[in-house]
Amino acid sequence: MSSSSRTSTVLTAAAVTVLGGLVAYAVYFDYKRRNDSDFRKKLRKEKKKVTKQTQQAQAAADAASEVSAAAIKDALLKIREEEIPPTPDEKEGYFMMQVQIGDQLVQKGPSFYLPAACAFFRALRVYPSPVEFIMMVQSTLPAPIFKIFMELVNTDVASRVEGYYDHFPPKRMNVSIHASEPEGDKPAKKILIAAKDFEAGDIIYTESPFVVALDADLEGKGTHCSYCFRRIEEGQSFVAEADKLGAVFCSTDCQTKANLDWNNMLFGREPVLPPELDPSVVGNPTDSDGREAAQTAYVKWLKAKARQPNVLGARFVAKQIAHETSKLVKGKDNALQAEAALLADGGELYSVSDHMERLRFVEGNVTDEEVKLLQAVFGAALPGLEQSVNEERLAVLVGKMAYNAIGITPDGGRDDKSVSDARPEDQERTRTPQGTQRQLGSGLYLVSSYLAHSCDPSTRPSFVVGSNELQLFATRPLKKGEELTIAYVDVAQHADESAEAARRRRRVELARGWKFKCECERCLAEAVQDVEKEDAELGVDKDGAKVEQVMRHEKLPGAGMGVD
Ligand SMILES: C[S@@+](CC[C@H](N)C(=O)[O-])C[C@H]1O[C@@H](n2cnc3c(N)ncnc32)[C@H](O)[C@@H]1O
Repeated sequence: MSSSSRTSTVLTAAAVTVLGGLVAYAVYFDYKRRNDSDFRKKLRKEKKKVTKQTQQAQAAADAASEVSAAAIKDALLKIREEEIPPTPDEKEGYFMMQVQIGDQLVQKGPSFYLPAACAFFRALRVYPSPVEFIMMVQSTLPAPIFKIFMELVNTDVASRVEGYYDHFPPKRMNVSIHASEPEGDKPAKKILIAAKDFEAGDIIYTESPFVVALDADLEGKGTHCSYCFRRIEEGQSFVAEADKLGAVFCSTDCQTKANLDWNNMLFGREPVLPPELDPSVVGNPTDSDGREAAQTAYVKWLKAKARQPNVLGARFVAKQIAHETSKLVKGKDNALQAEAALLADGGELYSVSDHMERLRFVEGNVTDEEVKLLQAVFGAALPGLEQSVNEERLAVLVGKMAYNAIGITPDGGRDDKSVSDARPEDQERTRTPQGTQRQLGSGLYLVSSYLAHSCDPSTRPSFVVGSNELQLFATRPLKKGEELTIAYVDVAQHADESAEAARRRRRVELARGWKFKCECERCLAEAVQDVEKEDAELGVDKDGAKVEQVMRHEKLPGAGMGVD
């Protein structure tokens, strides 16, 4: 790899990792930069000073000493143990201080290059536009110090990428993820395995959904809670007048949680930043008329054209922003921070985007119209947030929802849905052994997304009655290390079909819905007379799912928001 392409990989990878959790902070920072002239002046002064001092140091820099990989790792471990200042104001002060310290150390000669690079790395950790900061120090720091700085960034990114599956899923869930090596152009395959022995009928884990959506015909109908899917008795519902989608909740608790997660951002009028933050930021953006107009237009589109993955995708972005925003206020009873801590052991290292970017997907169905309407909703809630979505990112996100969402069927699900006469490949589907027809809605379960399909599955998902919490049951005794599978489709042989017809039905459904040819043991064991004919019927010859490169190249929100 050439050094310039390596640098750009590093730049974007750093951006992914660092920025993953910083959209909200970036927006806040940008606000400050635009509205506070003192702050702008301070940043400009710092930039000039760094330029001048580092030019002087340039000559001495050429004789820099090499820093070993072990020293870089050591320094990184120490920095990681340091707490990141929680509030935006404290972050800003910390950033200024680290840049100043770095400046001074640069002057002291080669033996201070590592500490100088560390100071700039500390500054990067709290800067909302990492790409921009890296470019700024690239043009101002002497080359040897920039090299050490980039080694810190690189080592940080690599260890986060490699260490992810040591922390996720959390140990309490009794499962772990095994990633095979990539083969040729095939990405690494990841499977979920048992972390201990189980008896048939044991509950392996329970998992709450990250986002959910009721089926379109139930949303706003008043029969089920839009958040937990519980059946609502007449007269027991809670609704918000402002909400154009008309979500109905079974309790104020569910309403509060939904508002916190996504509902206020997408369909409400309350400020989206916590009141503890700068009051001018909190007060300003709640442009009620602007929000109402943007939400009305978006809801009109949702009702006419949206499919469930689009709804899940929008809710996901809103919740991701809520997660990031919640990090800005520490030390209070914070449900989103608690959820982040539950998602991965040592959770503070990883953000919602870390969990998301490793999931498989097929391209989502997204139009320019949808992107613009959604951008308007986010932008009206807080100017700057419109950058949270663009067509490419939304298409991947919606594709991930379509590919990974699990059909939610509390109590066996519903039986009142009209039968779709669309072609199998055009029908909306989620992964559920009961059949999409029976689901009340669907949800994204971050751990269960890793469950592969088998026509003779080792586990089965079930839902606590009156809730969308997923319980994964062992269907047979399982040994530690054994793969956990579920049935994505109805794998039973119906009374009116032959074994061969049942095999064809489920394999066609998998091929058309999930773009892969099933390689489970039952399929391999069942002899087929004419393999070529079956292949032609399936219409896929290789797995059509994609996985993002975790170190990927892309322009991220916040990249244009730094120092003037
Ligand atoms: C939702 S993902 C499950 C996690 C996935 N194994 C991974 O590597 O990220 C579904 C994908 O897993 C693979 N898969 C799952 N079950 C399979 C099966 N029975 N036969 C072949 N591939 C399967 C296919 O690549 C499919 O696109």
